[in-house]
Amino acid sequence: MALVGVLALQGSYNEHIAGMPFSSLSDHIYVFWVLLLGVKGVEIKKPEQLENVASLIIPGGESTTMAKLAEYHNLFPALREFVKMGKPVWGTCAGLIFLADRATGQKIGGQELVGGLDCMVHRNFFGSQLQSFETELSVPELASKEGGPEVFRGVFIRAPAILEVGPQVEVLADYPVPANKWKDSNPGVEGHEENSGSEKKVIVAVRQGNLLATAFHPELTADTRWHSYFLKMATETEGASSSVVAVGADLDLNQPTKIDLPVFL
Ligand SMILES: NC(=O)CC[C@H](N)C(=O)O
Repeated sequence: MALVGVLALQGSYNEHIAGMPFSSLSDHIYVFWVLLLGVKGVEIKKPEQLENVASLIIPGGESTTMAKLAEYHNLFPALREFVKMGKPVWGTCAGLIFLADRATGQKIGGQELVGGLDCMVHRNFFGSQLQSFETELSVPELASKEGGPEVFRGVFIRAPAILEVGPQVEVLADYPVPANKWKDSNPGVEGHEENSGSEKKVIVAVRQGNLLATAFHPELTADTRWHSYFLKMATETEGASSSVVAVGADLDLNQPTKIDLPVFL
């Protein structure tokens, strides 16, 4: 059975594990998902646990804290190796920051990054918790692969945004922001695309080979298309059908999943 690791140091990893079975809290649907796609989510807390999974989700949370915990558990070398081996990794929000090659807006002293994704991310582009918001994003590529509507409900919580990407990076969703907001947070940075004098676009979802990154939180919605898009990346990759047994904290199907953030259905 293919195992999807979810980095479980801090943040919304429970929601991602729940996201495997349609973000549903209902265990029987989870069992259905496991039977249908042969996928299981397992928590990753130690470097050696990465050896047992075919792909990895790095969830949202607070990237500075997550980086400190990852450093404490000596996870960075193993995470970098995982990315380099071409195994699929999906970073959401703080996870996106982890995957970026370059970051701005970091706390004093900065933070260690896993890297691999050729982009510059602004850690708190949209502001504080109070500036969190939801919006409909245009997602033509996702809809063409996964079906469904051409829009996706983006839940942005203290969200980062991608300001610049390298040539290998495919933009899957972007979001217009007023040019004055852009200028305030990014003096000297040109930006992705200018569509009028008063608006610029920031990038909020990308793919670069085995890496997927979203600035918003698909695990907090009932729309599972990003999860199934990622699972397809995972099953396309050789070794995804590995039948190794997971170590460490495993998902107990008889336990209700602990959700500490609201799930928007
Ligand atoms: N929801 C999130 O993951 C927020 C990420 C946050 N901006 C950070 O720096 O880590």
